[in-house]
Amino acid sequence: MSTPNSWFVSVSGSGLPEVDGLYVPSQEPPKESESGTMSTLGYWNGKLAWDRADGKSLRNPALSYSNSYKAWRLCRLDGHLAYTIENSDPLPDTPGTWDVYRKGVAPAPCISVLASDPRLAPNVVFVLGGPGAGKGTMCEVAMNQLGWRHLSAGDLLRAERKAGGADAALIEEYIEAGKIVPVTITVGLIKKAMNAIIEAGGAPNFLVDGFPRSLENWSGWREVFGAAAAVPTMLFFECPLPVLEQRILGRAKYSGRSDDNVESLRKRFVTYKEETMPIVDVFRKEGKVVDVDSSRDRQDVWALVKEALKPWSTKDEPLTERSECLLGMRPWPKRNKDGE
Ligand SMILES: Nc1ncnc2c1ncn2[C@@H]1O[C@H](COP(=O)(O)OP(=O)(O)OP(=O)(O)O)[C@@H](O)[C@H]1O
Ligand SMILES: O=c1ccn([C@@H]2O[C@H](COP(=O)(O)O)[C@@H](O)[C@H]2O)c(=O)[nH]1
Repeated sequence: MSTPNSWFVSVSGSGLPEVDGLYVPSQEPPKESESGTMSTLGYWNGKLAWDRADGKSLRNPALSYSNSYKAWRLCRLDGHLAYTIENSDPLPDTPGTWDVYRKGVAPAPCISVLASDPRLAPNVVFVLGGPGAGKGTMCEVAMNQLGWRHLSAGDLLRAERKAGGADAALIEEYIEAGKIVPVTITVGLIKKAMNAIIEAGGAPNFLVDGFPRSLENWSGWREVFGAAAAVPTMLFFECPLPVLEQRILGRAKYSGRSDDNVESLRKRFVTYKEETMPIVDVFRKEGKVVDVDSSRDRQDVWALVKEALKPWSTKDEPLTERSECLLGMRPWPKRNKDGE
């Protein structure tokens, strides 16, 4: 028997007991019934349902507020009350927006249907090390193989710069100089990316790569994520400067990164020694650092990383082709003339 899906429903806002159900329209075009009524296919509280165009569909009340339990309760179509909806159907392929049906006219509460329990704090492992130490490579393999989500602070900043918003010029200036971007920008981007993943029902295990880069970064993180939250584990990739230099020059051939050159690397390395090492020491004093000798061969480094992440990893899949390429076990496929 397949494991039932568990959905977690978060309810906030007002309009309480009038709500009587959740409906998510399917991507299918509307269909005509035998009697000629046009209906839209969708999911009613997780079950396949029809939403009649004439609005005459009859539905059982499905969401109610329990005064005795002081909590929202979901009623499945079979009438059972439950905090989570369970069924063995695949989840609707339109996660996110659910229409809220209600009998009254009070404003509807905001409803999110999630695949993981939103009350669980995200489990974060920070990944730090010098520029080119191999953090991004190993985080991507961990994402492919072990079910982790990878958030690279540098990638988020580069994406924000590319999007051309209000902070784009400032981000460019800092990256160019190998300096650390003001933490409010970086931590805001990390939080936003994390929330988007959690809201889409993603696993709560996050590798935060290239952050915190300074003591100021760390206090900025605690301001946003709460000073009382558990101090995350840190994987620290140790690698000597000559090896970093070789790797960055190798990556410069394909990365298109404006800071992949010897001059920028040296600036980044100074920032790393002066500003990042002190934060590594703070974590070390807390007994939170796992050292990874990343000057070693990729497969050896992967074995160390995999072992370090084992206590929280949710899966352990055979290596994908992409992971084998990342680990240097097979050549990258040749690109065609369109760059694919
Ligand atoms: N163990 C390794 N041995 C040899 N080359 C490696 C190893 N790990 C990664 N590389 C290569 O070194 C380069 C830099 O790796 P990667 O991009 O993962 O570093 P990074 O730590 O994320 O860098 P940055 O902080 O600058 O973003 C890449 O070309 C990658 O393929
Ligand atoms: O938390 C962060 C992460 C990155 N930066 C800036 O981006 C570049 C590149 O970062 P990579 O981790 O090498 O991708 C870095 O030199 C900083 O200028 C940052 O400010 N804060």
